[in-house]
Order: sequence, then structure tokens, then C-alpha cells
Amino acid sequence: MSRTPIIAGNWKLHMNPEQTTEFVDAVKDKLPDPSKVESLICAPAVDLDALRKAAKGSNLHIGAENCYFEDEGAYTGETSPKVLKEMGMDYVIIGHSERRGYFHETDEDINKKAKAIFANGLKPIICCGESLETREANKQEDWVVAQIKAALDGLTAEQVSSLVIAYEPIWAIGTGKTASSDQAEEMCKTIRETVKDLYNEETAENVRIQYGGSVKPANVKELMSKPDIDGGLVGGASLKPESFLELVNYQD
Ligand SMILES: O=C[C@H](O)COP(=O)(O)O
Repeated sequence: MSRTPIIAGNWKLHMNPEQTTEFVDAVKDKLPDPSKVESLICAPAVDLDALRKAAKGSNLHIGAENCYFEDEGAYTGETSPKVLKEMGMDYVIIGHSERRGYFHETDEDINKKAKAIFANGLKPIICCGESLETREANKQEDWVVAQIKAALDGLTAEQVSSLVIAYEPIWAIGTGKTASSDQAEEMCKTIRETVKDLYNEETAENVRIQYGGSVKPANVKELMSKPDIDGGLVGGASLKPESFLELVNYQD
């Protein structure tokens, strides 16, 4: 398998620029070889300048937690994907369940954002995942497949080969309840099969799929041992340098 694992911290609404600099200074010389594991921090927009300055010249990839689908205009409070690229970002997380839930983002918004991100030479991390209610009704596969189809609509096979999909069951986010590695693998496999149906085998083999939801040093190895899990999108356990380093160095 030629997919490079990708472990990403999603800092959500935590950390300020000073804490960002301190964090990056503490981790930047202890990160794994990027050909073995890609290490990524996605930070709040107000921290991105500090993040890029601190990460300069290191193996740390950097990204934003969200952006808008227009590059510029009268959109008060939004973040331009064009400017994110100019700032040196590599990735943008889109479609996180917190964005879908609290900020009413739709599948259509997420698809537009994915296109804008590619148009600016960045890579999206597209989040998907079901609620507890949907899982209890055993409708999680249909739900996630529909999210993926909507998010990828109109993207080329080449684009899909280079993006990252993060499967994050909402009931496992910040709750301490990790999906079992078998549950996580089952859905990541379904997502890969969906990409194969929509595109082709090669694209499905190339796309990287992360699991997110209470990933921590204690469970990262088990999750990463699964064939269709190529990484983790990590909230709480990415906020401390020691914990982040344990996650990205899970192969040691
Ligand atoms: O994007 C990250 C996820 O929402 C997971 O957060 P968590 O690791 O705190 O459960």
C-alpha cells in the first residue's frame, strides 16, 4: 500500500498565537519523517500566521479548520481560500460535524468549498459521520455514503486521489467513546468502496481516509493497524505537544 499515513490535529477553538508558537517549537524537531507519517496541525484562523512562522522549515504540515467558497467579496467574517494558499497552508478541513451542526453548513456548501480549495491549490480534508440516532437506527452507511457523494460531486478522479476524507462518528467526538477499530474500519472501507464506485479502483486506492473521534495515544496503534484507516483527525489529544508527538510517532 502506497498511501502515506496522515495524523492531523484539529485544534477547534483552542489556542492563541503565543500558545501556537510554543506548541510548534516543542514538537517541530521530533516529528516523524514525512515519507512515513505526515504530521499536520489545523488551527483557528487567528493562529495561522503564528503557525506558519513557527512551522517554517520543519516537517509540520499546516492547515485551516474551515474556509469560505469565495476568494473575495462582501462576506463579512469569512476566510478566503486564496489567502490561505498565499499564507502557505497545505490543507483545509471542511464539513466538520460542528460546522454542519452549529453553523448549518450543507452538503452543497461543502462541495463548493472543496472546489474552491482545489481551485486555489490546497487540499481539503472532508469530514463525514453519523449521529448516535442514525447509528442506532442502523442507517449510518446510507448517511455517510450520501455525504460523500454530495461532497465529491463534480470533482475529478485526480482531485479525489489527492484529498483526505475523515470519518468522524458524531457520538465519538469529544466523548471519550471511540468507535471500535472494527466499526471504524467498516465505515472507512465503505467510504473507499464508494469512491471506487464513483471513480475507479486507482482513485479508491489513492484516497486517504482518516478516523476521528476520541483518538488518543492509547488507541492510535490499534486504529492505524486497520487496512482502510490511513490516519487520524484528532481534537482533544492534539492540544498537548507530548500527546501529539505520541500520536504522530505511533510507529516507533
Ligand atoms: O476533528 C476532530 C474530532 O472532532 C475529534 O475530536 P476528539 O478527538 O476531541 O474526539
